[in-house]
Amino acid sequence: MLLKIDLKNIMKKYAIIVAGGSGTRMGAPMPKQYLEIGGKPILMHTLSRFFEAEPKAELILVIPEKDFSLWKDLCVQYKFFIPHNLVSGGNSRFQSVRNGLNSITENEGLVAIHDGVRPFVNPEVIQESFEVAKEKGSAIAVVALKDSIRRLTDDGKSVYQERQYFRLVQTPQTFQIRKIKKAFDVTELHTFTDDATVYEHQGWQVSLIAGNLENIKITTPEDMAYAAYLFK
Ligand SMILES: Nc1ccn([C@@H]2O[C@H](COP(=O)(O)OP(=O)(O)OP(=O)(O)O)[C@@H](O)[C@H]2O)c(=O)n1
Ligand SMILES: C[C@](O)(CO)[C@H](O)COP(=O)(O)O
Repeated sequence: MLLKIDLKNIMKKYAIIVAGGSGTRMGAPMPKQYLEIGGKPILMHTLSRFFEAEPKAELILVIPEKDFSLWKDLCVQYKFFIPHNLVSGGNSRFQSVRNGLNSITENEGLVAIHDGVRPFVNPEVIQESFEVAKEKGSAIAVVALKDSIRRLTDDGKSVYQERQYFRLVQTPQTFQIRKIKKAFDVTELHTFTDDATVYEHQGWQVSLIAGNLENIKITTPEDMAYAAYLFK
């Protein structure tokens, strides 16, 4: 029997996990991505989620070059064997993502970009982000707001905003490789707060998908207590 495989439909998948930051707002003795919760460093949980969701995806971990040996020691200490490539971080999240993208030699395929400090991403969200990005070019995980919101005005007052028109933006943010590489080949702007804003700067519309509420970005000390609770 002849097995027909449609090579065009087998797209290579990558995930860039950015963890090049210093965790200033956490104020811990070491950058927050290496802190232990639920028995292992935060970054290992995040990499495990991607491995669970997409075992064939190539994982690229972006951390400061000075931390390479610390990370390798942690992998030995925690018996962490999920395969991944290490790439040096940059001075900003934008630059860390760009370093990750530059390490991918292919132009075809899909790449998910994810904050290393979001260890609670649902594997189903990761899978959907690849499916939607394949179809539409991009997939940005977002969640609706639960609270009312107000916009502060320059005269010290505030105005009501209709919350149904707003979404909180998470990662993964997943893209067709050719397009996101082109998008990152620009001078960094202060408006580039995530990867969606970089993509949009090309005049392209992003596609939104539903994220998961627990997929918090561990940022300040209170988040550690909540994260520890979620891991129980
Ligand atoms: N130069 C940088 C800065 C940030 N990040 C990553 O981008 C994600 C989101 O950034 P943030 O939560 O702001 O992390 P930090 O920059 O470490 O935190 P802080 O702003 O409090 O210093 C994190 O996984 C962080 O490691 C990165 O890869 N390279
Ligand atoms: C990319 C991001 O996590 C989407 O919410 C967020 O914009 C990162 O912000 P930070 O100021 O770099 O933490």
